Amino acid sequence: MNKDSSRTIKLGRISYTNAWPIFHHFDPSELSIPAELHSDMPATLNRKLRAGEIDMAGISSYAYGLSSDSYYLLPNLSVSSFGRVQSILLFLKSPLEQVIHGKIALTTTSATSVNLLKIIMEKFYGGKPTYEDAEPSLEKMLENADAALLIGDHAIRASWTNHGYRVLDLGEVWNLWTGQWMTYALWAVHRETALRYPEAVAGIYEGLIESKRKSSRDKQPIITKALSQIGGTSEYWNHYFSNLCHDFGQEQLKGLQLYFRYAKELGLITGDIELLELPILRVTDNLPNHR
Ligand SMILES: C=C(O[C@@H]1C=C(C(=O)O)C=C[C@H]1O)C(=O)O
Repeated sequence: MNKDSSRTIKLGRISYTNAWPIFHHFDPSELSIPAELHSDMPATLNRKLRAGEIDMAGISSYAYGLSSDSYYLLPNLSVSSFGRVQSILLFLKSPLEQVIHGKIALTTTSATSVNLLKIIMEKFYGGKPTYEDAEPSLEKMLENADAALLIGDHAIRASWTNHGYRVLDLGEVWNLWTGQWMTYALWAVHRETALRYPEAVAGIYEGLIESKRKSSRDKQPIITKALSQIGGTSEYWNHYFSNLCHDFGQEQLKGLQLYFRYAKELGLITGDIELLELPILRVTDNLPNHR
């Protein structure tokens, strides 16, 4: 190990429930290396990772695409869905025909879904709405917009209110139009951190994979936590966590590549996007083997 191998590694944790399976059983104090968790909304983690304020994080897949030459991908970790996701929702105050040429309020917490919405509106529906960023509060957003995009727990809580609006699930719309998976989040590490502190990064990665494995074997702990912190019913959370996929294999990659292709065609992202995996790990069946 090199001599400053004890530097604390800062790991960004997506605070929405959709990422809980990857973090719930992850306890940095159990690692042999110093690591600390920084919980935030995806858009904040995107920015902090980009700025080097944290070393590794779950971030928006769109943000990964923007900076892919600075990051390595932590293999087989994502937040993805094949169809309905239940927490990436467009609430329509006006009819869809009006929304596609109207004004849409966009949550400031997202990057992937904001651009997914633009692909859906402009490429699939042939519209050209105007967009404005807004804090994630449904009623405020709809005061002067035709529709509002919410993600994560903000979307879930809003979907439970008696709002009366028509709702589009963007995971479902994407899947209907493309037949593909959609990947909303990926796990990234700064290349510099990975090359300088390979053992620390590998230790954290193993911890995340182990948490994912435990959560998929038994969903009850995260369901219980969601019930007490957010509300809802066991059935709701069981369905929610069963619908989400936290792996990242060939099928999810194919869907994400199509998303990046459409984003490029619309000028939402430029340059080559390379999803280069963490080099010190050879992942077979999810198990990291140190070379
Ligand atoms: C499934 C979701 O995925 C999230 C959506 C993100 C985005 O839109 O940028 C980022 C991280 C994901 O955890 C959700 O928020 O509901």
